Amino acid sequence: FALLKNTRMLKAVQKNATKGDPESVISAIDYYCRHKEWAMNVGDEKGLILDSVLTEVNPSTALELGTYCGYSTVRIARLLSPGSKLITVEFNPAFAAVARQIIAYAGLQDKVTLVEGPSGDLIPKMKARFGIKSFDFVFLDHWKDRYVPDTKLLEDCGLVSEGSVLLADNVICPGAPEYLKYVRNSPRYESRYYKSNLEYTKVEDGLEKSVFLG
Ligand SMILES: Nc1ncnc2c1ncn2CCCCCNC(=O)c1cc(-c2ccc(F)cc2)cc(O)c1O
Ligand SMILES: [Mg+2]
Repeated sequence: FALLKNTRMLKAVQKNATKGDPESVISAIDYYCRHKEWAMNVGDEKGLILDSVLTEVNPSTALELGTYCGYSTVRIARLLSPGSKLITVEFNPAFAAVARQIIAYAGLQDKVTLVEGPSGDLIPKMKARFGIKSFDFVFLDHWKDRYVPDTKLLEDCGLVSEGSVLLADNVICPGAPEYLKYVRNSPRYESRYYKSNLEYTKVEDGLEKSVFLG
């Protein structure tokens, strides 16, 4: 039963990881999901691509759509420079509750703001509520049919500016075909596909990195 799986994952982190050590939290989740119960974290293989793009961008303000258990939240927050902030948006309160505990266990709660609710409602409130000028980096990992509407919403709300980087998970599996068409055909994006595998499997998946040209 999915929600109980997330509490089992949290227990595995509390048992096998060291409090305040993000690397051990990441390894504990990867071990659990590879050997015990598969879960839809971005995972260790695509996680290395996420790490490399993040290090290149070095964002001061980052947004994650779809927190789930906080695995990618921890991967992103651990690489942020001092004073940088990550806002992560989760729709499902039970997922959010587990994610808060995993983020806190990694000792990254001061860099992360977890907001609960549908991305479509929360994105228009970002400027007013968090004083965000624009996001340097956005990780899209929520409902795949929300990637296009939410990207358009970010543009319309002035939350992306020249040089902002969007990184989308699962563009092959489960797939986000409309999103790929949108960013690859738009003159406002420079897009590139990073071929990889669906987390903890040999199935093809990949990440699409799209730089907003303004
Ligand atoms: N703030 C918000 N607003 C709207 N929706 C929101 C939200 N916050 C959350 N959600 C709701 C997203 C629920 C999770 C989305 N992710 C996925 O659905 C997902 C599925 C797979 C998968 C692949 C092969 C399979 F056989 C089965 C599953 C892999 C992945 O890496 C995935 O990210
Ligand atoms: Mg994903």
